[in-house]
Amino acid sequence: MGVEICVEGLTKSFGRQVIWQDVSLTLPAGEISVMLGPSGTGKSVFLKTLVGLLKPDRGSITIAGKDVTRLREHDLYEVRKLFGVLFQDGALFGSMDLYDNIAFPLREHTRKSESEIKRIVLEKMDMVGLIGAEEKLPGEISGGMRKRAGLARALVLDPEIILFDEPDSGLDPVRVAYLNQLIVDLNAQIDATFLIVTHDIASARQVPDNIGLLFRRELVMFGPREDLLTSEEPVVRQFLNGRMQGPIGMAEEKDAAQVKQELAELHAGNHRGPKGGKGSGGGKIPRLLPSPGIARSPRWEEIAENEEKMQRLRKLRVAVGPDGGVTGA
Ligand SMILES: Nc1ncnc2c1ncn2[C@@H]1O[C@H](COP(=O)(O)OP(=O)(O)OP(=O)(O)O)[C@@H](O)[C@H]1O
Repeated sequence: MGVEICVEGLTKSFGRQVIWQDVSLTLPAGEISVMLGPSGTGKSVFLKTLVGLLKPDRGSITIAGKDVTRLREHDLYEVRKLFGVLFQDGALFGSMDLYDNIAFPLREHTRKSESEIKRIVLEKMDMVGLIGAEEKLPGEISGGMRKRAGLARALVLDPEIILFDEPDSGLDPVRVAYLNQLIVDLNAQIDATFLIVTHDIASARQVPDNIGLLFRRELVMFGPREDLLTSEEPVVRQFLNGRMQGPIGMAEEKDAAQVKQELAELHAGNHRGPKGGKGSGGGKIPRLLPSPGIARSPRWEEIAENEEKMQRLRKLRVAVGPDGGVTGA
């Protein structure tokens, strides 16, 4: 079972540039959380701060009873062992084949025998669907395979927490769908705490238990997926609907009067944005469940039961129709 991460009052700046301030949230143990936010809002900085690669100005990050922000290098090293990180490009060594790339953390951080290493590497390669690609070099495989190899490498030390830095970047929608399914399947199997930084709204709608949104140096919201997907908060609605109208602009900042006018237009149904109109219906998006055949923890059993109930309700609503009249059938 993964561990909880409790962040309180976290602030980070570089020189005079405040990246975000007073961020407080709890990533529940074993759950999947997604952090959204426009480019440059400091999502990657947030991940690096969690693993202790960057020091915040203020605040605390409590993991397994220890405040990461106050640890000395040796203790930090111990806490980092709890983490697996999937970097954007997989961060593989170009000159090593996939087997050696994935074995690297085991050879570097443990005293396991080569036969034990082989067992673990092949097990993780199997989990991410890469069996048979052991001898491939990173340059010889697709972006999606590189991500999966990076994921296998993040798994070899059996982490309690996995951080995903834009796992979908550079992948086509079909590969993103496969990767999302893999993330859900892995969570069902290993029950670690997952934090995914992404821009991909479709993934954010289907995959996590919780969603957070960083904007203008603040954590605008963090909470259960349904709460964010049905939120009326203008920044959250704009981001989740991929609209131009709203507080988020090209250069992030918009004139308050313009935002007010755009939101008024939107409420009046006069929407010019690229996706969707009034009301996203986001709360009704079904949640991605583990693939058939993947053993489900009690947590996932409960999620699946709730999803089935929701689906029955949705079908009922479609059959009855919005005005109460029975349709179809
Ligand atoms: N080591 C650093 N020194 C100084 N500034 C930095 C450093 N790392 C990041 N920044 C700045 O912090 C800000 C946030 O960067 P970050 O990469 O975390 O954003 P992001 O939300 O992950 O963006 P994207 O979605 O485009 O990847 C940027 O302005 C960046 O230039």
